[in-house]
Amino acid sequence: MSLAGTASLRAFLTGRLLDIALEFARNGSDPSGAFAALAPIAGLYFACALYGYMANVVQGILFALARWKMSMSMRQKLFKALIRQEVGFFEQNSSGALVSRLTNDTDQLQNVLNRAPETLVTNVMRLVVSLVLMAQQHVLLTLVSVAPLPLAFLLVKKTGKVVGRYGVLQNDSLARVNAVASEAIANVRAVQIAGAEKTEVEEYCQATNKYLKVIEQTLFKETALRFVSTLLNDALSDVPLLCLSCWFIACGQLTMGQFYTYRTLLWSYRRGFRELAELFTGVSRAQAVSQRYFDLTDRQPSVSSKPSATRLPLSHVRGTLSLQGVSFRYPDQDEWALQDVTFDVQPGEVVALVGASGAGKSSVLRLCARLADPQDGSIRLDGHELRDLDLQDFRRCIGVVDQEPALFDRSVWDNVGYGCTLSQKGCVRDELLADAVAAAQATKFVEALPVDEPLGERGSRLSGGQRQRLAIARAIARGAPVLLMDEPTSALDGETEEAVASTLSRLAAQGRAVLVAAHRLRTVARAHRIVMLEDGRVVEEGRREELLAQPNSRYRATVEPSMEVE
Ligand SMILES: Nc1ncnc2c1ncn2[C@@H]1O[C@H](COP(=O)(O)OP(=O)(O)OP(=O)(O)O)[C@@H](O)[C@H]1O
Repeated sequence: MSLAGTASLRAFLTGRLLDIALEFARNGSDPSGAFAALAPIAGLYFACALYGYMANVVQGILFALARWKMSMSMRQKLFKALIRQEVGFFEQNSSGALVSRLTNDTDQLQNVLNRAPETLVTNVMRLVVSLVLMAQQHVLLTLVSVAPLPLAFLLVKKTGKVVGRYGVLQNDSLARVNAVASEAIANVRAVQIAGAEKTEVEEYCQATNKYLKVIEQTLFKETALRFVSTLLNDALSDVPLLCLSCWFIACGQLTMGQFYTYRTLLWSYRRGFRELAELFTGVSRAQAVSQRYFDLTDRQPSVSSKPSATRLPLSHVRGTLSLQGVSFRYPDQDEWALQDVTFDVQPGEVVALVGASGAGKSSVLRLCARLADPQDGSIRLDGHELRDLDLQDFRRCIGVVDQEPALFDRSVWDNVGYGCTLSQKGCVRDELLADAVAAAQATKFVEALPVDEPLGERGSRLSGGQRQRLAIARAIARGAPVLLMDEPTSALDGETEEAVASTLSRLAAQGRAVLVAAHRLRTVARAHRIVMLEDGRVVEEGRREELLAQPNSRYRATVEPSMEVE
């Protein structure tokens, strides 16, 4: 505010200086007297200028800091909202597009929002002060200057709408560009093996060209509208203003000093209007873009804890997992992935889920880990409906090994201890992690790895079997009463598989409930019970010997012959 005030004051002082100088010239007075009259005004001008420069520097630093703080806080808020979303959300939104929202959208928002208060205050002040001082110099000239304002304002509004609409299109196109790049980079092996580099480059170029096209369209439309608005407000009113000013000077109604002051104020008024117009279009764009940002930050995950959720301390959990009439359909799918599934897993028991590919084994495990909720039926842990339990508490009760072992680009021990609930510190914790690694048959290769060296993105520096064993070690290290495993031994050799399967039996003997989806006979043969799924339904259940002994056993006829024995 003070910056805008001093700028207008400087225009006013310049006018005064000119008027005094011209008066001395006209009267032919002693120039040394002119110096005495001009000096105090020039001094005041100097003070204003000095203050203006200093205030500018301080304002620059403060707003730059605020901009970065705002940007980081918006990113943190969005990331916090994203990471809570249910797994299904990430299957419908590509990671590249989400990262684009996290970086690009927030940057755009903070750019506008950060400048908004400064631009608004400075320019409203500039506009008001300039108009008042202009009116003080000459009312009629001021009225002519502001005559095109209503029309110019309508054009600015229209520009805002257009820029807002195209802003969303631009960001969506950029999200697509990032999605294409991140998918190709994440699958670079498959791309190279398939020799599809050219296809991927074409896809990327197509996406970037589309983005460029949207930017071009925005630029053309925005510039055209801005041009008309500036033409109306500045250029068209300038000719009558100049003629009128000369006329008033000739009539003696306007001094040269007043004319100079008026022109400087007019320039300041126009600058104020222009910057407010730019701010308005920027805010319109931010408003449109922010819709996406707030859609994400406000989104409630479909899987979350109820406000009245039951707390479940780990020490109170036995680990009985039971499914009762569970039916589940993936979002946007017509077919049911699971129908009326009923079985349970008791503490001390290994239950093997078997069935053909696509039968629904992973879907059962997904529901048991509460990564999604079933549409029908109930899943209970120790008699508590999963939906009623505090989600964090429940997740502490389960150790999960996924079909694709999820490792991080961190050290091997950080990976094993990831999300670990071990309360012990130091040596005891290290010992427990080492035990888990040994139980997963991973000691030999883990000891050969450099202790602090990261394992590469998603553990890319390890073999498939090594990744799988680290994932098993992590699940064991959690010390959870329920273990959910999706083909945990699929990448292991026969001997290691046998050892891991016997580890699972030992863990069960210690009182854990183990539910394991398996295609391998060694793993299935060691299970206490087998649940066979076909097209999302449980078709057979029992001990392996019982199933094999049954006449017309679906298990004996279809599953066992197709099982891999290494
Ligand atoms: N994320 C998903 N979105 C939509 N449908 C899915 C999704 N995951 C699985 N399905 C569908 O659900 C059904 C059951 O799949 P599921 O992955 O549970 O089978 P599975 O028995 O684990 O198979 P596999 O042995 O090949 O891993 C399949 O028809 C599959 O196409």
